[in-house]
Amino acid sequence: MEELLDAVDALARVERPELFDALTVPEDVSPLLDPFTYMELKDDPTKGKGWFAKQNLPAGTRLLVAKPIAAVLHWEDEPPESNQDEMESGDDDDDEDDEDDDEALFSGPEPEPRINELLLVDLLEELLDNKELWFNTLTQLFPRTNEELAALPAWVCPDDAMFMEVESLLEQLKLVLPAETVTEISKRLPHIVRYNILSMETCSELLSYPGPDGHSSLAGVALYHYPSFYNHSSRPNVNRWALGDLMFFVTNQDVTAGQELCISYLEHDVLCESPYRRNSMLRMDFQDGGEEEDRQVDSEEGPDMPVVDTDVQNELMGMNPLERIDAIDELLQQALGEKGPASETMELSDRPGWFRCDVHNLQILKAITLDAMGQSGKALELWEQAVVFTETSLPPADESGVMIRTQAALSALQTGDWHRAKQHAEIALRTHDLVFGGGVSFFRRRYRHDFALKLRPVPSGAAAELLQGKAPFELLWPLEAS
Ligand SMILES: C[S@@+](CC[C@H](N)C(=O)[O-])C[C@H]1O[C@@H](n2cnc3c(N)ncnc32)[C@H](O)[C@@H]1O
Repeated sequence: MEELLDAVDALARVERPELFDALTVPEDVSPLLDPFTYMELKDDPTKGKGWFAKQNLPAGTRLLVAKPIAAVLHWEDEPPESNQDEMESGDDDDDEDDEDDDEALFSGPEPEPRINELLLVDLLEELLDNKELWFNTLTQLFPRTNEELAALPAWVCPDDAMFMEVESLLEQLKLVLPAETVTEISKRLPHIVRYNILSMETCSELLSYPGPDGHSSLAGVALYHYPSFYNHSSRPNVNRWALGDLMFFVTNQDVTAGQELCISYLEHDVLCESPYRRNSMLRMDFQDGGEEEDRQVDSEEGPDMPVVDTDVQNELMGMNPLERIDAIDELLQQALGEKGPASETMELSDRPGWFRCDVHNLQILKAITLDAMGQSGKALELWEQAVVFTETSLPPADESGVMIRTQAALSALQTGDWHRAKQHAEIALRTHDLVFGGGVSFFRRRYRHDFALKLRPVPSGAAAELLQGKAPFELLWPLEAS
């Protein structure tokens, strides 16, 4: 494990690696795990193949650790120059025309994503060197039959240059594979990519991301072999996380023998949204009704994607703290139906409008800002609201919940409330250990960039007395606790 951590620490400092290979964990330190240890593949009449538990499995069982067949990082698919200009010019127009700004939040220019096609090109290039990859692996993935293929919408390549590249690679493949196999590859591979790729965020639960582009330089999409057989559930019993290019799959609750093991294809923070919204974000070949959905929502007012995305978050974080608090409060008022900050705790579940995770993410940004301004008491209230959101609306043991509990512990310590700080710290460590393993030393290593962020002023008063010169994380997560 130590060697793996050393390898991953080195990877996490790579800034905009020229190739995904730079994020590849070496085989000799990869704790790969045979998927058939705890799981078996079975057919379901409506879902196709899926993973099922062979035996009773306690929460925290590591089911599978896999390396991708191919992967592409988001920064490799940069928006065209024209979109970049529009996004940047948005910074200059201050508060001239608020209505236009609001409109821009909902209907900003969306560059056509090409990331699936970049992955497709990688796979075709790989097939030129290793044609067995098709017969041994790719051909096992959905869609396998002509009937399955015929039921899917046709693949449309988002730009001509990429289409030409795909065509040229297919022509080259004809030199090493029979023509009918290449025809089959040309028909199936774009769909195999489209319906099996997983988003990949290395260390997504952390606040700190190295590199000038932060998170986006370390996030992307990848195609895996055995992980491709996990079906989707809006109440998943399996959580997944990545270290470099390694993807880990872990049960987030006790599972009984014979039960299906499902992940969520959506980010966990949107799972509490209505089936209508979930389906419009999923854009898959099946409907995610949710097992116990009692509300049928056919259409909704408001956006169909979260508003507080990375661009909005980056824009807010670029403001000075006072300006940022005002901007966040204004957005919170809009998100909460223009009822103002007093209604922040209102029941949101039946409210059309912004996403619940928009409110959650704004509260996190506000908590970070208040902490930086030395107002840790107010920040703690918001961290604790965020804890309630993650623990009532997200799947169990969600990784973002660990980050929030960690920050709640640090804010509580800053206020001098040892009891609350220790309570949050213990839950953060326990949850981390369940999903990631490795005890307090792994927890401290994974969070050490976060601990180094200096999010709060130097402690004074009761906090300084508690700390007696120690670093907050030393007091809250001492090494002997493992
Ligand atoms: C990544 S594959 C999962 C494995 C797949 N069932 C198979 O047979 O290989 C994704 C595809 O599985 C099916 N699928 C996944 N989750 C489903 C669900 N909850 N309900 C119905 N079909 C589902 C859909 O056809 C989807 O495009």
